[in-house]
Amino acid sequence: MENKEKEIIISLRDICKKWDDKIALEDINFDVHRGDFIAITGPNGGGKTTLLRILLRLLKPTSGSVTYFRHGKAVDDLSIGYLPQKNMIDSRFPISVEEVIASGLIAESPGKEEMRRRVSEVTKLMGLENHSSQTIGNLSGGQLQRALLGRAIIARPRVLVLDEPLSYVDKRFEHYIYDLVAELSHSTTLLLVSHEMSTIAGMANRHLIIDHRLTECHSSHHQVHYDCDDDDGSSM
Ligand SMILES: Nc1ncnc2c1ncn2[C@@H]1O[C@H](COP(=O)(O)OP(=O)(O)OP(=O)(O)O)[C@@H](O)[C@H]1O
Repeated sequence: MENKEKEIIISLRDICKKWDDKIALEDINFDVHRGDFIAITGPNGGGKTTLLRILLRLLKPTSGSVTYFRHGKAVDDLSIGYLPQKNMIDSRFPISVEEVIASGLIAESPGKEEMRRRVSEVTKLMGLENHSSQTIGNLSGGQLQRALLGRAIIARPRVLVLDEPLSYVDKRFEHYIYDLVAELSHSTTLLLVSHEMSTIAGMANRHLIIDHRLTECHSSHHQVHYDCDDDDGSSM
């Protein structure tokens, strides 16, 4: 996908994040443009999740700024759907698949009927219609991951941030998730972290490597894959 639109919607400037004296991120500068599909990879502990959480304003950087824009003007909020890498939900919590997916609509609070319709639509899209009333403690890791992906997309956010969406997902559903991501990329700005770049790199229009610092690859998709493999063979 070529990046024809150059409208900046998120801007990160001079981001640095330290945990005590340990530098997790240093000198990070980049802009997200509307319509981008940004594939992010890098070695374990390189700072990918930290960067996403800073971009989502869930974590304060030690220094630097994150600015959201709408039609060229700085705004306080942006609708962003987020699939965290490690699910933050305690699986002992007695909440059903439908309730997890519906929780993605909290900010929007549509009417009851509309809520039911959209939850049912996304539950089906995630292949979870036979598990809709099941509590999350009874799901496999892959099923829970799909429920959380449903929660991230149900509000049709302008930006979708997916941190390792294929974690726990079994082979049977991998291609299903790839197809869904490809479909979403036509209507949503996407940032996707993955260690498995072979398929994702071909779908994305931008490729970042995060290893405490940020490197944007401008080489071919194959080259990106090669470079990333070289970066840390153990993790990719
Ligand atoms: N809450 C925290 N407190 C202290 N150090 C942290 C915290 N969160 C992350 N770190 C450290 O920051 C660095 C970057 O971690 P981060 O999870 O962002 O890397 P990552 O690239 O997402 O790794 P992975 O590929 O393994 O998921 C690591 O050294 C990690 O130990």
